[in-house]
Amino acid sequence: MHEAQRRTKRSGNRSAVQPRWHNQAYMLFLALRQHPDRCLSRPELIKAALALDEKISKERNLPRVFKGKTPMNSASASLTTNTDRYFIPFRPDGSRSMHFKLAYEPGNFKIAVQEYSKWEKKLAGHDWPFCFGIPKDPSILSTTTTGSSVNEEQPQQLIKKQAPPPSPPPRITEFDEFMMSRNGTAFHPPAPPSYHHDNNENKTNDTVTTPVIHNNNNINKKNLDIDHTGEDGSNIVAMKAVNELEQQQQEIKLEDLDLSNVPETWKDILRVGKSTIPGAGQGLFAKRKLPYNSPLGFYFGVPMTEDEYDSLKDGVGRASEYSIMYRRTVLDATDESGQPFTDPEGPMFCPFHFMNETSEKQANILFIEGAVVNQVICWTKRDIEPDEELFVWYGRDVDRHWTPAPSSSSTSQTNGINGKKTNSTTTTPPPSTS
Ligand SMILES: C[S@@+](CC[C@H](N)C(=O)[O-])C[C@H]1O[C@@H](n2cnc3c(N)ncnc32)[C@H](O)[C@@H]1O
Repeated sequence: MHEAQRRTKRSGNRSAVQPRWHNQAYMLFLALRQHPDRCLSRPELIKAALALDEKISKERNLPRVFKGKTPMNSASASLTTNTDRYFIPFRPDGSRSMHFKLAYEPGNFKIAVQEYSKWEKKLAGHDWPFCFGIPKDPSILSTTTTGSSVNEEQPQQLIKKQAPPPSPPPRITEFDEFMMSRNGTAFHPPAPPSYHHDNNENKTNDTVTTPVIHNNNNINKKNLDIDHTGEDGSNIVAMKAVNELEQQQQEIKLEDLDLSNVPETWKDILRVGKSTIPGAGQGLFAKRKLPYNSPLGFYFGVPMTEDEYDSLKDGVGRASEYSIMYRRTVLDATDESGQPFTDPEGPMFCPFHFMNETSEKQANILFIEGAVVNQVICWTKRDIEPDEELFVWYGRDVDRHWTPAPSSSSTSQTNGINGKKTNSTTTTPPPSTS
């Protein structure tokens, strides 16, 4: 599984002449994006990407990205691994071939807001009852909350001793179908256990918080830019947290829970206020106890490629302080002038934008990649008490203008600019995407 990270400085070893966008995944992305329907069958998409590769290599005197005797196979493999999560595979009714559509509409604010609000509703309706519901019968609880910091006097979020038969799957919504197709890549590992790493395109995920779990053996390591394992092994922490939540959702029946105090919106559980860190500005606080291992919401951002971000937002206002990366996709979290959205009644006010940073060990929140390309889930790492400030670790290589908390692994990375990425690649503009 990957943790999402704040936008980072790249320290990759790419060639000095290799433009950042010049790679197989981006060529396929571009080919799909140039198609008016933003959707193509596998053979059509491969053909279009190879043609584009040829054209670009001639025009710009660059080597082909799809190399070797069988460039079609390279393109096909790149599509299947879908490392950057650019594509959603699906099979239209009656079609024999897999089709691909773009996982997100780059730079489209309206669609990003619509998606965000759908996820929030689904999170509150589906996941929160399991996180915040209190078992009516305490005897069904076990104390086997592995690795949890749950206070055992509080009857919260504990796992049942005996698993009941699984409850019937919920009605499949349009969003579920989207999630199913999103998870249909052959990229997911055969192990470890259950949560959301099926290879089966027809399998349902009934939760919005469907994190991506990777088996590194299946990943083309060269395509990964960031080592997502943190200083305290938080990849493992994150995977364990997700697995535990899924286990609960399978083992606990909603009718066994008192749901009278389940929150409905983020406003029931969070508030923005002056940070406890002097000079840090605003911060995010718990309004009530937030149980360990709960997805609290999503970090809003408009998804776009790094080059688009650089041309639109680099150096604009405070954009770099709030942007975040999902693989190679940047989530831009600010308005046109690079300022955060501060109207709590606004359609996309995101409380998580106000979350400050501490060291990875001290953080009580994790950023976890959801299955959808721009979905960054804010997940509790432990119980959080009422009025406690929420902190996350922004990630490696973030440019910090503040003194990082001790034991952060990024203490040597400050250069006075927040979250601003430094390229080690050339700034050759990518081909037009219109
Ligand atoms: C995503 S914003 C967090 C919300 C911000 N505090 C605000 O008032 O809008 C990131 C910015 O918060 C501040 N910040 C975050 N963590 C901090 C810390 N540990 N110490 C000082 N400032 C911090 C920095 O100015 C950083 O650029």
